[in-house]
Amino acid sequence: MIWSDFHRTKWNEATNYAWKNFTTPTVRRMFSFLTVLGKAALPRDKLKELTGLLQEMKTTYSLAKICRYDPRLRRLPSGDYDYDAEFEADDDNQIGCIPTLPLEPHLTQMMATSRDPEELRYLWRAWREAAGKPIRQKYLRFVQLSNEAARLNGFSDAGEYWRSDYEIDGFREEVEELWQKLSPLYQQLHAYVRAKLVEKYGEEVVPRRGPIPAHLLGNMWAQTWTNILDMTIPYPGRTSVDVTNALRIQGYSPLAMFRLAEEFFTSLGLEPMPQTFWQRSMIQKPTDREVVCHASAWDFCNGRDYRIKQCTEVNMEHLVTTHHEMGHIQYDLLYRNQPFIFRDGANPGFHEAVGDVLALSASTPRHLQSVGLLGNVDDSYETDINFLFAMALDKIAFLPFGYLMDQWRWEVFSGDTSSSNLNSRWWELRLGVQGVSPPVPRTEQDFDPGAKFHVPANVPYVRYFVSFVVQFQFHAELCKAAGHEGPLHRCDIYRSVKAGRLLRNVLSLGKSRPWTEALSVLTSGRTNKLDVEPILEYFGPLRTWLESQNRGELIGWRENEAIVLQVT
Ligand SMILES: O=C(CCC(O)(O)[C@H](Cc1ccccc1)NC(=O)c1ccccc1)N[C@@H](Cc1c[nH]c2ccccc12)C(=O)O
Ligand SMILES: [Zn+2]
Repeated sequence: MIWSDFHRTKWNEATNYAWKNFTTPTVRRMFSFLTVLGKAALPRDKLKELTGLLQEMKTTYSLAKICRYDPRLRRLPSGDYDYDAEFEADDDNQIGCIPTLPLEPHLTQMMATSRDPEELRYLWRAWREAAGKPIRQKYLRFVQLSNEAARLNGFSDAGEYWRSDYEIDGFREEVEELWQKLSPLYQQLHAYVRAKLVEKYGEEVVPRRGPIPAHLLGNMWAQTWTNILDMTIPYPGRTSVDVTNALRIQGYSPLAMFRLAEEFFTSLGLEPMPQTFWQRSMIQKPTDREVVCHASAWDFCNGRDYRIKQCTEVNMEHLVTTHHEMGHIQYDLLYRNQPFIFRDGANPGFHEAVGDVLALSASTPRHLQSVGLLGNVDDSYETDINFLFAMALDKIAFLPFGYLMDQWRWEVFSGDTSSSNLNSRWWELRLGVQGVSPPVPRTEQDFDPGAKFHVPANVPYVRYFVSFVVQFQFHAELCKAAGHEGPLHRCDIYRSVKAGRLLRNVLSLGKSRPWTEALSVLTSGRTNKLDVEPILEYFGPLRTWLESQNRGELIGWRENEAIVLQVT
């Protein structure tokens, strides 16, 4: 009995009842979820086509590899690097190469550490040729079938189906409003980082008053900028919270990183990882087979079997990711006694926030010092600013990307964006919202969104934007419960059983109550809405510092200075 038959049977039973008139709220809530069949509403042949396309796109992404950058072999007479030689390898592959470099760990590492704009430009383009371009047509067909399934479930398109997970009318407007309140702080960070990159690479590479070329920000998608902390840190030579070296010098293994994260959860009185977790998780990239390396956490729905799949590298970024993934498992464990239909996050953003909330405490200089990963930490203003800046390269830099990914996809699902402007609309958003530009000209033959995991894998993305806002609401309330006094960014809830109890009370609800009620529980009735005040409070000192540093700089970017699109 394949899943969709099971689902269909349950669905048929559920729709036979006049459940909307039921008086018990919880039973009505159960039926409201049970009667949404999802993709299983498609006729069998179309369901088969849809799952086939999804598998093919995920395989393309996971197996994509590129050649090593080799400046010698492909110089044009002008001295420029001849990218096309790469992709015009003649039949006996003389000037071409054998693509051997996968995204993880190789390209991720190179994008993080290379300071050669030509190499970065090559890596940026070659990845999109290998991962994004090949799935453009498949994605368009996939969108058609996804919309058909959504309509069979009573939604206007797949985007409305996705947004229904947040259970409030006007969710789209809510997200837009949150972004409007956050973008001034982002623009301050963008202006400061751009000025530093101009210093490093010169104005020919980085326009002083324009968008930042996307290949220079330390990440394949320019979504987090922590890997260029070395070039941008406000007070070099003072305490820096990048403990990657300490992790390596102290011989940390991936397993030790997982144990360290688990101990933070248990210090709050929360659940340890079950035995099977340690036996069955895949925490390192295997050497004998190809796997999907993008991190994920799995609940096998039997109250016992929970696993993480992650190609862990020993560095600070992966220490944060480990907390993130373990946060998913912790949530799974806390709602395991709920009826099956309620075993889910109150909304998808809550699920993404759990691990990050603990990582906000675990990343503080004082906490890193207490676990021996940081030497003497002074309480100086400079150390504070260095720490807040490092956190902003992760949390503030991410906001526009977390916002624009599904703005683009919602427009594709609704038909506002079609095959004629698929890529150009992506770059309009990347330029207008994020202030980044492509390092090489883009055309409608390219499909750059397809080079980001969540598009071929069809994983919604606004959940991360919601998480990055709500995790600071959680942090503020848990710090209050822990009796913290002083600036929010210095709070460390480690070992606070009171904070743990509050978090347990909120997360154990699962999806049994609307997330607005879960927020009321978290804030003792103070609010039931997403609120940017806590994240703005947390970064308050940094904002003041940035505004003073940016005096005289253009805040924002002039759209006409970008090589936006040579659409052929
Ligand atoms: O994709 C992830 C982490 C992977 C995940 O844990 O969110 C994973 C994605 C996934 C979903 C479905 C199938 C395969 C992978 N989500 C989960 O594993 C998951 C588990 C339980 C419930 C919901 C999601 N992070 C995003 C956003 C992000 C960037 N930097 C970060 C730092 C901290 C937290 C998030 C991010 C990214 O990498 O672009
Ligand atoms: Zn996640």
